[in-house]
Formats: sequence, C-alpha cells, structure tokens
Amino acid sequence: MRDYKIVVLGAGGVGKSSVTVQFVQGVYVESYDPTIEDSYRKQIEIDGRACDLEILDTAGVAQFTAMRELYIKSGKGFLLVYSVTDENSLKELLALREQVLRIKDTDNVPMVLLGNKCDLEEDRVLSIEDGVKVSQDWGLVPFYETSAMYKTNVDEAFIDVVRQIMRKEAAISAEKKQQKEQQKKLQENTKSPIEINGDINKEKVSEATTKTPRAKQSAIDPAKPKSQSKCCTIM
Ligand SMILES: Nc1nc2c(ncn2[C@@H]2O[C@H](COP(=O)(O)OP(=O)(O)OP(=O)(O)O)[C@@H](O)[C@H]2O)c(=O)[nH]1
Repeated sequence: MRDYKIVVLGAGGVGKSSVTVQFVQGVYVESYDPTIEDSYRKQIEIDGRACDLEILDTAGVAQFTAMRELYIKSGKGFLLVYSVTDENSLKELLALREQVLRIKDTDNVPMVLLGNKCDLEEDRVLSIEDGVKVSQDWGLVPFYETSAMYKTNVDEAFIDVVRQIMRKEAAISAEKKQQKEQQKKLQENTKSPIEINGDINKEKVSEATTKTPRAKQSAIDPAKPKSQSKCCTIM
C-alpha cells in the first residue's frame, strides 16, 4: 500500500474541515470550530491500487498559520479551497499557491482548486467562470465546485489529486530507470573490447603472448625495418 500525503489549504471558514470530514467520514459538520491542525487517514482503492491517504486539514485563520510552511514541505498533493461566497478567499489562494510552488521549487505540483459552498446560490459572489479563469491562469489546474454539505464533487476532488501524485511518481521512476539504462550503456561503451568480451580477451592475450618473443626478436634484430618493430611493440 502506498502513502499519499495530502494537504488542504485555504482561508478561514471556507469549508476545509467540512470537505475533509465529508470525504473521510461521510458526515457533514454544521458547526464552525476554527482548525489549528487535524490529521486524518483513509484507505481507498484508486485505479486498482490500494492507497493510504494521510490528509492534513490546516488552519485558515491567521493566528494558526505558523506551521503552514512545514505542512507544505511534507505534502505530496494539495487541495486549494475557496468559498464561492467569499471573494477574498479566492484572492488569498493566489498567494497560497505561490507559496506552495516556491517551497516545492517546481511548477509541477499535484493540486486541485475547489470552489466550496456551491449550494449557497443566494450568497454566491463568485461564478463558475471565476474559478475556471483561475484554473486557466494556473495552467489548467483541475477545478471543482464543491458542496461539503451535499458531498458534491468531494470524492472526485480528492481522487483527482491522488491520481496526479500517482502520475508524477510514475513519471519520476520511469525517468530514473531511463537514466540508469543510459548510464549503463555509456559505461559499456567506454569499456575496451578486452573488458567487454572474454573471448576477445583470451585471443588478445594469447596473440600477445605468442607475439612477444617475435617482438623482442625484431626489437633486437637491427636487420628488421623500424616500422615492423613498432607494430609488434604496440601489441
Ligand atoms: N452551506 C454550506 N456550508 C458549508 C459548506 N462547507 C462548510 N460549510 C460551513 O462553513 C463553516 C466553516 O466550515 P469549516 O469546514 O470549519 O471551515 P474551515 O475552512 O475548516 O475553517 P478554518 O478551520 O477556520 O480554516 C461551517 O459552519 C460549515 O458548516 C458547504 O459546502 N455548504
């Protein structure tokens, strides 16, 4: 079973805990209790592979965000959550994504963008198009409008990020394998024929052995031309 560490990030009150608890336990948390840090585990089969997910529900409110950098360092995949009822929560995500890319030191980080509370149509201030626009600006990061309350797109979002991690890990191990093979080929090519082929080795050794006396002879025979003696010395 493989381990997948997923980190849920976003502003305070957007529904990070609700989305996480709905995915892990299948229940909706109505009350609001600002998170400091909660860790959940869930075992799930994705594409025929058993996965052990460790999900870190992080703090959104400013006074609890000191540990964020550490969470990001340890995370393999990220759920970036905003609320469709809160314009600022989407703006906050822009800075959060930058922080993730900076800490990970790559643009290729498994992540999904979640516009949560999509059931609250009357309070909505951000449209689907607003989310799509951000997803496009981020290089087509998968985007889901979710409702933790109705479990809309919640499983889909988590499974998407795990699949991204799987693809990334597969690509990295394929690249490592290719590099090893290239290195092996390079080493073989730089070896002399004597080292590569045992038979050649024997042949060369016996040839060299049988030729050595002649070489010595020609070297001490002043009657032989110089070019011939050089040839024998090389062997
Ligand atoms: N209608 C509706 N309410 C939601 C949804 N998701 C969360 N809520 C409510 O929004 C409030 C905040 O949800 P939380 O899940 O605690 O938010 P959070 O992002 O974890 O908040 P912090 O821990 O402070 O960062 C709670 O009262 C939830 O019941 C949703 O999809 N629809």
